[in-house]
Amino acid sequence: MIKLDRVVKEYTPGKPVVNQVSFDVGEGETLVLLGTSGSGKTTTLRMINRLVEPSSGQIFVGGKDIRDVAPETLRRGMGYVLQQSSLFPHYTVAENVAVVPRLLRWDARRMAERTTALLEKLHLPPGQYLNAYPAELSGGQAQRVGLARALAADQPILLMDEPFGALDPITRAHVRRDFRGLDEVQKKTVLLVTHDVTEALELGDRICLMDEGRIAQWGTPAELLLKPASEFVRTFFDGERVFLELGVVTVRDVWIQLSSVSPGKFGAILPAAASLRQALEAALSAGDGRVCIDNDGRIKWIDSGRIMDAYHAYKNGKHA
Ligand SMILES: Nc1ncnc2c1ncn2[C@@H]1O[C@H](COP(=O)(O)OP(=O)(O)OP(=O)(O)O)[C@@H](O)[C@H]1O
Repeated sequence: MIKLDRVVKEYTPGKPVVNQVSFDVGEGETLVLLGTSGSGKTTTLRMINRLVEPSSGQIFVGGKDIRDVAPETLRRGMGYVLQQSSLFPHYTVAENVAVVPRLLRWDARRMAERTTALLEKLHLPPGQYLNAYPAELSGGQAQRVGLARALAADQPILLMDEPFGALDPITRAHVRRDFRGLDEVQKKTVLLVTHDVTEALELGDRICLMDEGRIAQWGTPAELLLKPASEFVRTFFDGERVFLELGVVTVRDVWIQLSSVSPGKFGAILPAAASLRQALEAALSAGDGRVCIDNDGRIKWIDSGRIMDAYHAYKNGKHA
């Protein structure tokens, strides 16, 4: 769907801020551009909608070289969300959400139905918010309206630049959860820029970790965490490594290393596709510290100790 081939951007000749970047993003996939400040993430994203022109290399969207597509046409095929919601202050919420549908000349009824449906999905009761102005919204609400605006015309591609970055951690987690839960996001090809490791692991099907304009590693969250390509990648995730790893290893992954305990009283059941972190949380909140795992009909009761033992055995055996 989106392909970058040896893309370079130099604002000053001889000083590339994006250096030989190549990756592709499949239809319906979410790729997260992760990295420290100044590593070239935003520049990479902005080259995809031609807000910035590459110095060399090629970018393809839907198989077409984007230099052959007028910037306005290209941008109309992509939703775009920025860190600051960048709503138009003199437009109501409804008018802000319908900006692109209006450009696409949707009729009034279709626009109204779409706007109402999106606000409901993003937990902004339309009766209360349709006619509100941006100045009357909290940061979290404004960001939800920004998301609704980017989704309104249902374009197949969504570009997001630190979309949750300006929010406090709790609001951020809520807006992110609601975003993840939207059916229509599952079908879209999403490119998301963040410097937040947890966010990258939670949202990315794949992650492209950037360092000084280059790709340090590109792969699934589990690959980056468990098979880091370099010391830089390994140390990037070090802060909360165990917590993060528990989120990307599933109970099924460690099934053979997992010994069972006697059945608990509370009957909490999780599928084996659950992450070890979910299993730990379920076990710790179960009252007797146990959770039942159903692995396609095979059953094991486990507790937090068994989960951590299996995790260490799995790491030492498979990824040492
Ligand atoms: N218009 C510009 N002119 C000159 N230099 C620029 C311009 N835009 C960005 N840069 C430089 O390019 C480098 C990469 O910036 P970029 O915004 O892509 O990084 P980033 O990884 O997105 O960082 P952040 O998370 O801080 O936004 C930085 O050193 C920045 O100063």
